[in-house]
Amino acid sequence: MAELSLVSGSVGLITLQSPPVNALSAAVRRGIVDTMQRAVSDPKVRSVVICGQNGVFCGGADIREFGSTMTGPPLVPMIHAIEAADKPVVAAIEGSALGGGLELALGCHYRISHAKARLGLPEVTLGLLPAAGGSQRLPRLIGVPAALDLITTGRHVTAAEALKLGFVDQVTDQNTVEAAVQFALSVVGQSLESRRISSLPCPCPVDVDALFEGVMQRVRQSARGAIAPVACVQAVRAAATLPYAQGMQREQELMATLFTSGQARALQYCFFSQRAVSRWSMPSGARWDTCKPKPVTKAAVIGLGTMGRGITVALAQAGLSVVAVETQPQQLKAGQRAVSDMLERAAQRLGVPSAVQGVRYSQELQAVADAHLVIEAVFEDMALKEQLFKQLSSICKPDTLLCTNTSALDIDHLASQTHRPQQVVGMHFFAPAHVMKLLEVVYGPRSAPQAVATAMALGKRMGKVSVAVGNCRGFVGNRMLMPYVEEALFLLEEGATPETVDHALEEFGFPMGVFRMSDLSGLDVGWRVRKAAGLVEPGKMSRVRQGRRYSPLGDLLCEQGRFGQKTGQGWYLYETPGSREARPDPWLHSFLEEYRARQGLVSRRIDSQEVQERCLYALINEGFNILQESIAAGPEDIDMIYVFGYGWPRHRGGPMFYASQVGLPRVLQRLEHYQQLHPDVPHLQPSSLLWRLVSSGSPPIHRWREVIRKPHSAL
Ligand SMILES: CCCCCCCC/C=C\C=C\CC(=O)SCCNC(=O)CCNC(=O)[C@H](O)C(C)(C)COP(=O)(O)OP(=O)(O)OC[C@H]1O[C@@H](n2cnc3c(N)ncnc32)[C@H](O)[C@@H]1OP(=O)(O)O
Repeated sequence: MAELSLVSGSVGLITLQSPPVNALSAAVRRGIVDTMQRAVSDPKVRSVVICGQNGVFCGGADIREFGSTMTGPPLVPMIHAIEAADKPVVAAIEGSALGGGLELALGCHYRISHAKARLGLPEVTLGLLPAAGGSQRLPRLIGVPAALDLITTGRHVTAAEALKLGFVDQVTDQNTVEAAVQFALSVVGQSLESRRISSLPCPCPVDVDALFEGVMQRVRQSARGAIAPVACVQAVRAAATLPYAQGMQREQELMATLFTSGQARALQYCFFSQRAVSRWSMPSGARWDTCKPKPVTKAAVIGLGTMGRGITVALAQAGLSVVAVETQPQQLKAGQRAVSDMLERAAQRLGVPSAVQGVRYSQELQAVADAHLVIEAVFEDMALKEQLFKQLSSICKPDTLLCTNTSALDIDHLASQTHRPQQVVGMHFFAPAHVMKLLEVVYGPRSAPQAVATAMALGKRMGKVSVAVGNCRGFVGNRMLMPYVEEALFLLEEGATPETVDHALEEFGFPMGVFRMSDLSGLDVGWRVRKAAGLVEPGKMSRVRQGRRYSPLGDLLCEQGRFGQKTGQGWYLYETPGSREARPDPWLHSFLEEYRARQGLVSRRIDSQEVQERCLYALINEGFNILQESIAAGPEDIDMIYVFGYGWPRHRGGPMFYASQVGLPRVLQRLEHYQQLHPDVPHLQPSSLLWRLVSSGSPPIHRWREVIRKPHSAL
């Protein structure tokens, strides 16, 4: 898995060979140890170049090995042996040098990088730290502040930035291996003392304590309970304050804690799940690998409200030619200005040409006639959308894909308004659509697999994590959100305040609790949906609607014009309409007390555990129903929707992974407990899939699909 050849008469070329990213598996590590020993002892070899096959240097340690007992030579002594070699060793970096891959390069005496390569220490994103000496070598080479930035964020940098920071010696846009070989020939015989990074002192900032205290405070705040960023700071501190050998010892101790933590398991599950969801399947048996997407170069967006603007930007930035249609002249003008501004700003930030020229604007629906794909983003009103789909069906070419950005309306019903129901899918973006990574691609019973493949491919082109899901009310994300929000409202009725509920959810790791989130997105949004569902009875306080428990609290606030941040009042109070800082609202507290008194409800103290269990287990329970109904193909799909679209803390792996970590019997038992206390709440009734999983011995999450597919009679 690593090959040694002699090139240019005296350079030993070691090539890592482990597709697709030359990860440092046991076999690769064995290969490196073996080829290095041979190169060092071969008198014909005067210098060494290490490169990776197929244009990738190395994607780091083999993450798949982390779940099992590690075998093969360990990384740390392997890298020490490279650094200690008495012949110059040059890393030839193409494609990626990430994690252990960059640590390997830091053990080499020189680093030559291709201009297009990306380098970084992303271990923190996997719940780890750079524990093959990376946390000790990088600060010695580029200084503490820059190393802290790279190690605690895990961000990948370009070769140009790596050169500027000082951890790459030369950048080339020619053949990197040839450049590295020439370089290796030129440094033969030069002293290697100053090239062994571990022997260098760490440039220590003047007030080291103040620096690390400040950084630690910032990191803890943004980590939302994740432990790896904190350990990364501790490891870099060891580099700045201890001799190298002791720093390495600290690095290993910290890694040992992280390595076996549930957070590392969750983050590594997310890494693989993010890639797995692109391998979609439908209940019909259609799959990603048997279905080719249609090429899309011309797209149209209808409606230039907030969503339409973001979608237009995302499409234009992906290189498509876009026509944006808005029938209201004022809205068209405002939309055009907003889209152009967003495109210009992004181009400036990224240093790329602006995509402004790729967008045309029109007031006429006819302008979409030659598009390959149309996405409607008009007001969330079924009658309006029905009318639009009828028109699109006659305006567009027969093979044009017709997509809706609806967040909850019935895709199948919209498809039935057209002469081509097989060409209709949902493309549910999340606001702001050009920023948020998640895209739910929603298929109805009549959607053609090729339509799904095309929407999924387009999502990938826009840089989205696209998840294919079936059609149902709210699809996956919003459907699971309904019981979560309802439980939060019930908790208010029983004695909690918005502050106590939000605090418990933020403590869990959400960036915002349910009530702060509701204030941000606007209480009127849900009110409209509930009105359309016939649930709202103005002025009425009844707590049973359509045969089940209901809380009218949200409706009562909306009736008072309290729509959240935009009106300056919602579940919280804001300084002025539009301002963001939520303050507890004494009016709301007395309103809740009065409400409870009028309903005859006795207020009780509710702790964080109850808030978390009731909100999260209700949401998770709906996830099991979704799996049971094959609306989502597997738990990874649900988890990626929640991580990328709903702020679920990544270090907890997504709701279904979290349930598997808590233990399915425990989740079942707590749901049963709450259901006994609240028998009128259907979403606390444990899902039959949860029962089946528990009675099948609670298999690990990667084996749930076997139980899902098994007929009830086989259990
Ligand atoms: C008791 C304590 C003991 C502790 C002992 C441990 C000591 C360990 C010492 C050091 C540890 C170092 C830690 C690391 O190095 S962790 C790994 C850090 N590296 C990364 O995070 C990079 C991850 N990969 C990527 O970012 C991308 O894959 C990239 C390399 C940029 C290529 O991107 P792209 O071209 O878009 O391709 P894909 O992402 O789709 O990947 C293609 C398939 O390759 C799989 N893959 C990628 N990287 C790895 C890897 N490092 N290990 C295993 N597999 C990897 C990826 O999953 C794709 O396959 P699939 O689609 O089947 O999932």
